[in-house]
Amino acid sequence: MGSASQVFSAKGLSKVYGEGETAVHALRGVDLEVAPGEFIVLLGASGSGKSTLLNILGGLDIPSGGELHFADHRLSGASEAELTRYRREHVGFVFQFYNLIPSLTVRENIALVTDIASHPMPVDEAISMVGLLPRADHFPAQLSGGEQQRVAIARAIVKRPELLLCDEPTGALDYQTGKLVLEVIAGVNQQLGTTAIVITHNAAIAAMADRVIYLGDGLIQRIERNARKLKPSELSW
Ligand SMILES: Nc1ncnc2c1ncn2[C@@H]1O[C@H](COP(=O)(O)OP(=O)(O)OP(=O)(O)O)[C@@H](O)[C@H]1O
Repeated sequence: MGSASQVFSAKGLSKVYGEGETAVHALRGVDLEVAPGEFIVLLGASGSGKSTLLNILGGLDIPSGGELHFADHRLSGASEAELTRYRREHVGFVFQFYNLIPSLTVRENIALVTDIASHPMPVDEAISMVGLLPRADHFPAQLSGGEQQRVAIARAIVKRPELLLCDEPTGALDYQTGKLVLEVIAGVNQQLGTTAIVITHNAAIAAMADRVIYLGDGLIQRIERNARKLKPSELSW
């Protein structure tokens, strides 16, 4: 049984890609509890297992071993159909690249999600949260990279997910634009209470988090709690 007071409860999570001599042990026994509304930053060297962990938490991949619960749902051992439903109802994803549909406007890109969500917010409310209402009728190609990423965030949150999982959300953006995108993510976390887990290579971003998890070699090496969270505008790198 998972503890329903936690968003996630992971015990001994492992992930092996491939088999035999070429097997890659991407996760080697991760124990983790995540509380509702937490803002977590995931740091670690390339290949340390960050994306693997995030993908398993988000139901995009399945662990090879260990136990994982989301609230009181068991995700380890869930079927493909159950994972699809879990992702659809509970998880918003943001990746380094925005994956917007080029032939659809901002509003139409986001409306696609509300068609299949059970309790979405109004499309324009999501667009407004990311500060892009004046651009709602524009196409992705008419927007900057940072604006496209904000559309991707609006698309992720319009279904009111409990979780916002971000893999290198500022990886393709310059300094100022990256900060704006981080501000939007922090705003979602605060205003909607969405639990946020953000992978980054930028250690300065760690100061925004409630907790910082350092992954190394497929294991949690240490976890730090920030006494005071900084606003993205207070960060510098
Ligand atoms: N589909 C896959 N098949 C085989 N090996 C994989 C697969 N996905 C990841 N790996 C391996 O698992 C290990 C962990 O990868 P992962 O992408 O989780 O690391 P990461 O910390 O996110 O790295 P990066 O910062 O470079 O994105 C790496 O050695 C990687 O090569």
